[in-house]
Amino acid sequence: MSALDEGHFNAELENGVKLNCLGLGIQDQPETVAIADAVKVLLQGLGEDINREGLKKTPLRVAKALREGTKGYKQRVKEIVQGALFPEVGLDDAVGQAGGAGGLVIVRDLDLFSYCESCLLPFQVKCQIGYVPSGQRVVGLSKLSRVADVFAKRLQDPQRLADEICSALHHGIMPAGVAVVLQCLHIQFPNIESLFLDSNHQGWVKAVVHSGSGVFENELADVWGDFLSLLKFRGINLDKTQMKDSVQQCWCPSRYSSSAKVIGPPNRGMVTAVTSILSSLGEDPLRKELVGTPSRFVKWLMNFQSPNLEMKLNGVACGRMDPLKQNGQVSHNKQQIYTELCLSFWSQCEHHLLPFYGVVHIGYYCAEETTPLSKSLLQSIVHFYGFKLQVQERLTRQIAETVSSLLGGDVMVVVEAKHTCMISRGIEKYGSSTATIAVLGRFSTDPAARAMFLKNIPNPASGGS
Ligand SMILES: Nc1nc2c(ncn2[C@@H]2O[C@H](COP(=O)(O)OP(=O)(O)OP(=O)(O)O)[C@@H](O)[C@H]2O)c(=O)[nH]1
Ligand SMILES: [Zn+2]
Repeated sequence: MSALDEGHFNAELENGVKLNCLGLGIQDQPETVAIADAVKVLLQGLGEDINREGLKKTPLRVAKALREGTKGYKQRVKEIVQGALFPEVGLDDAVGQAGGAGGLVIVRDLDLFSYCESCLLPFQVKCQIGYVPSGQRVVGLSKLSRVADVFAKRLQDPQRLADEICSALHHGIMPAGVAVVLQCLHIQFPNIESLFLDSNHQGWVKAVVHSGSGVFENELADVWGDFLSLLKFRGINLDKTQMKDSVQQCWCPSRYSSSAKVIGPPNRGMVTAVTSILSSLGEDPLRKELVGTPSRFVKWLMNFQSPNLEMKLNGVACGRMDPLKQNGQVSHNKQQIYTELCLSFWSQCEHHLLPFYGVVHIGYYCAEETTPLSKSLLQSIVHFYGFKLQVQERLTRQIAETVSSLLGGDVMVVVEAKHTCMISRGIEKYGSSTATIAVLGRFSTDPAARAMFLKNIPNPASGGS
């Protein structure tokens, strides 16, 4: 494992960005102010009004979020581990390994978030760490997680993240060996083109990587077998062949996205702004893995430029008006409730410039003789309002109002979403989701109609994503 040499470890400890000696709060620190200024350039490049109420605080929020998300550059592994190494004896007389002299220890299912160095989006990590103690001492269990987080809170790639966690723990604890397995999930945000061409868009790219030191250095060592068996016991089914196969050369979707063809070359001012953000985070924008990152981030961000989208919506909406079968129809006063459930959407939170995504359910009344709205039209409306800087409540209202303007009145919309800004940072509520409702016309006064529509919404736990 190349990252295992002592020099690398010391560099990680000593070269971190220094804590601000003026004692300024994060939002007043010059790095934060510089990032906020760069974010203003990005918003303006998107054609947004940076003085619009919803966007006024966005530059500072994004700057704080990015700095918090990369605070690992400032943290020192030595300080975390040193105070938490406890003496623990091994076996007295028997032959074998146990306790502080050779008994394998595993901490499973640590949820981490890291920032992808190729595109600057957060990626999700399920982390499994094992080590074999030696020298009659063990480390405090929470420190394994804390050390993993130091390296997750940087701009990363899965394999480097695994290697750095492994290396730092090895040098910090001096055990017989360390094993790290990471299951990583990277959001695959569709560009506008692929959304309309590919209705089966896969929302995630997965990578499983591993790293081993000492007794884990040899992938065929029996101790790997013990480690993987203990993961299987918990329903994590990995074996060595699977681990090898799943390592991807370039896992970040932005590296093979075709959005360049759709959107054209990135705006130079915006690219320069992102380059300056990398420097303010304490990174070297010339590091070879980061060289294309600013352009990739800008290309991705430009998906949310409104005019670009309006063209797309017009094309699709005009081209596909054929009615589709409805998911459900319920008679009501000579009219029917039509429902279109689980239309996928992707959007960008205007508070933190981070994705939120999920499904939209639409219900509406229309007379029996009226042709119901086609699924493709409703999906286009959803994408149209999704591909903007948004908040979920506004998205819900805008979809409801648009459907209502086509049909004249009685519309109900439910949006179910996961907000990256709630999960990957800030309050870090893994697994949380948000539902919003808009009710227009009859739906606002008739609880039975609402109930009828709501009971059709499928439970994501029984098969949805
Ligand atoms: N109502 C609403 N709030 C949102 C949406 N997306 C993000 N937010 C919230 O916007 C708020 C911004 O709050 P601030 O206190 O200004 O920013 P912050 O310090 O980054 O907030 P934290 O996320 O709590 O760390 C947070 O509470 C977010 O959860 C959305 O779609 N709708
Ligand atoms: Zn990426």
